[in-house]
Amino acid sequence: MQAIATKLKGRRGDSVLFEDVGFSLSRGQALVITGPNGSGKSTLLRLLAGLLAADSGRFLLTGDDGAVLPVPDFAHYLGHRNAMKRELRVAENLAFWKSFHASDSGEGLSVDAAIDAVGLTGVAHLPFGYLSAGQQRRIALARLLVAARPLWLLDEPTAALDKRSDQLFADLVGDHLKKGGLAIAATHQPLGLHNIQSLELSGVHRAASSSGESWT
Ligand SMILES: Nc1ncnc2c1ncn2[C@@H]1O[C@H](COP(=O)(O)OP(=O)(O)OP(=O)(O)O)[C@@H](O)[C@H]1O
Repeated sequence: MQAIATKLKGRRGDSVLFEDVGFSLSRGQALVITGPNGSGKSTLLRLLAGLLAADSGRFLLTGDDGAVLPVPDFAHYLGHRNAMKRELRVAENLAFWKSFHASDSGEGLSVDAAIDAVGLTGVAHLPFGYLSAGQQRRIALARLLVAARPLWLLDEPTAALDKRSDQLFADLVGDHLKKGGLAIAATHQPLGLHNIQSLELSGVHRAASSSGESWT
């Protein structure tokens, strides 16, 4: 499986935020997108997820046999918002996402196992809105686990997390990559992994990418 972006150009209104963005990721690899506020990180992730159209260029996800795969069926997109209903219990929210994302790309963990995996055993019965901001974000991360999808698209996934949960996030991504997944994340959280590429969006009209052994 590969995720390949070629000469992507992203625009908001009259402003071109980035152009000539290109990268190629294989199983077990991740791309970290950095850049100042407003440089277009969220725009790029939304574009990769298929939620926005690119001005030009293309992004393709291909299977191990080279066939083009539909990104919405094979990717998890975690945006700034957690995409959970505050009034529903944690378990109900995750059960919804598990069934919503059910596809042939993989089963994923049970709801309880996913809650355990993000270190929140015992909160399944609580309304999502009762949780603290950091706990809510952790449950949003558990959404990635209840349905196995090979490509994770993550927009500031560690927002509101404490230091310990930052490490938990790095571990979740590490496990995902070890299982042959791919991840693209806008994050300033050092992942402590070696198979990380980086892409820095530096504002309108410029993008510089590099392949690095470590991103720390
Ligand atoms: N829906 C929209 N309509 C018009 N302009 C938008 C829209 N959403 C974002 N923008 C503009 O696009 C630019 C890039 O926004 P984006 O959210 O992609 O940046 P970012 O790098 O993710 O920022 P941050 O680090 O603050 O999250 C900003 O100038 C923003 O005002």
